[in-house]
Amino acid sequence: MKQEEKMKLTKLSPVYETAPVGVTDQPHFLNMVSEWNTDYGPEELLERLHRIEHELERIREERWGPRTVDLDILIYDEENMNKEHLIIPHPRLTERAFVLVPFFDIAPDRFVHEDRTVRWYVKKLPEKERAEVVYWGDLLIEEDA
Ligand SMILES: Nc1ncnc2c1ncn2[C@@H]1O[C@H](COP(=O)(O)OP(=O)(O)OP(=O)(O)O)[C@@H](O)[C@H]1O
Ligand SMILES: Nc1nc2c(c(=O)[nH]1)N=C(CO)CN2
Repeated sequence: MKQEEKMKLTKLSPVYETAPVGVTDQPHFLNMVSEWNTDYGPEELLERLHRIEHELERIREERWGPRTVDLDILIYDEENMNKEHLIIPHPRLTERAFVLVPFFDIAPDRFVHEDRTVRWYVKKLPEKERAEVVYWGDLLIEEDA
């Protein structure tokens, strides 16, 4: 995860190995959540993430299927957006253990919707779904040169 001029990494969760949600007949995923300070607005940020996905040769063969990398915007400041190509907060974030568990690690008290925090959504997760998110490891991030 390279640092760049307009994007500074501020928090990074551990990496979790997670059971596939949606299309379940596929390998496990690795999921993590990070926090950034950025000069990009939400739309520019989405474009930047798509370029990074492209650079990493994401394979878009099957919706919810195997791919190299998938980068999503979960929340952006207090922003609420509902455009065709960009919805913030991410519409499926509150029901996904593979997002909520690492999100909780870096920002348990962050509000997602009105008075609902990440902690609140994590507590609501069925135990079975939480158990399918298993600590895998921590990434080592190089300091800026
Ligand atoms: N908050 C968001 N973050 C990233 N993409 C978003 C967001 N809201 C809407 N999108 C749109 O969703 C489109 C499809 O994204 P993508 O192919 O990553 O879906 P997916 O990973 O298969 O499913 P999911 O969106 O459930 O994670 C993107 O091209 C983007 O325009
Ligand atoms: N475990 C897991 N399942 C998924 C994931 C993911 O990142 N992890 N992403 C999906 C579509 O974005 C659909 N299903």
